[in-house]
Amino acid sequence: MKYAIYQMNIAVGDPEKNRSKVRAWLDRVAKAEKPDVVVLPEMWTTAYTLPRLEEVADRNGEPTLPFLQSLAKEYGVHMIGGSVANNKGQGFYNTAFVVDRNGTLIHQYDKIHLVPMLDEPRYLKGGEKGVEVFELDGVKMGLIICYDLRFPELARKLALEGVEVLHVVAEWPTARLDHWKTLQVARAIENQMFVVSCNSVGLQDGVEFAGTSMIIDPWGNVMEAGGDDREETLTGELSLELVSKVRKDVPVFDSRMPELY
Ligand SMILES: O=C(O)CCC(=O)C(=O)O
Repeated sequence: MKYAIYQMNIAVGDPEKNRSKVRAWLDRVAKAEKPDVVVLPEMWTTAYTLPRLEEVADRNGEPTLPFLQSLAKEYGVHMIGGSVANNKGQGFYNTAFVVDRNGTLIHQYDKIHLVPMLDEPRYLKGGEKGVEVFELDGVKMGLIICYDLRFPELARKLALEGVEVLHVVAEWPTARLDHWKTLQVARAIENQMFVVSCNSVGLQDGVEFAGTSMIIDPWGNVMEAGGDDREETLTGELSLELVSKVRKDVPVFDSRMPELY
């Protein structure tokens, strides 16, 4: 399963420009790399423009979801479509969409954990539904958003439900780059799953975003890592049989004693 990840420098508060950027990127990458799955970062249509949500957010996934659906069909790729600010009537959510190569919406998720350091709880509502498994080409997968990475319970729940690939879409700041790197590797090792992340880069209102998107295998080896200061595309191929091999070699899931903790 071949991945292409867009470590994007997001144009602040300009959804039209960002949709054009994504279309141009995909046009290039789909032809050059022929990926099965492409991944976009968190809040990629707007970046962190929380005080302007009324003006820049999607409304019930419009217009970004149909945009992703038409791109997926046109280029024949599955899209882990990052997340967008999404006005659902009763409030603004940070919503991720996953669309398969037929253009079908197969999964959506509202970020559960809102970031106090970025004042998110003032502007956004946290998702009320838990994380759920979805499948692409028969592979069980999960998705979490940025700050969710700090809560290992989400990845563990998904692993116990059979997930082999965990996606993390993010706008994680450089100030906590070490946490970003270490926590991703930890989630891969402790759950013996692939972790595929997509972070943004660039500077917004004095906050620098950390890039360092990664593909990590179930042993914890970093197969691919982006730089921390530039827009780039990461590509990599997941050998999914590695998941069962690692789970057999170090049988963590058989050794668990959940009745004791
Ligand atoms: O947890 C962190 O340090 C960063 C989280 C974050 O930036 C986010 O969730 O958007």
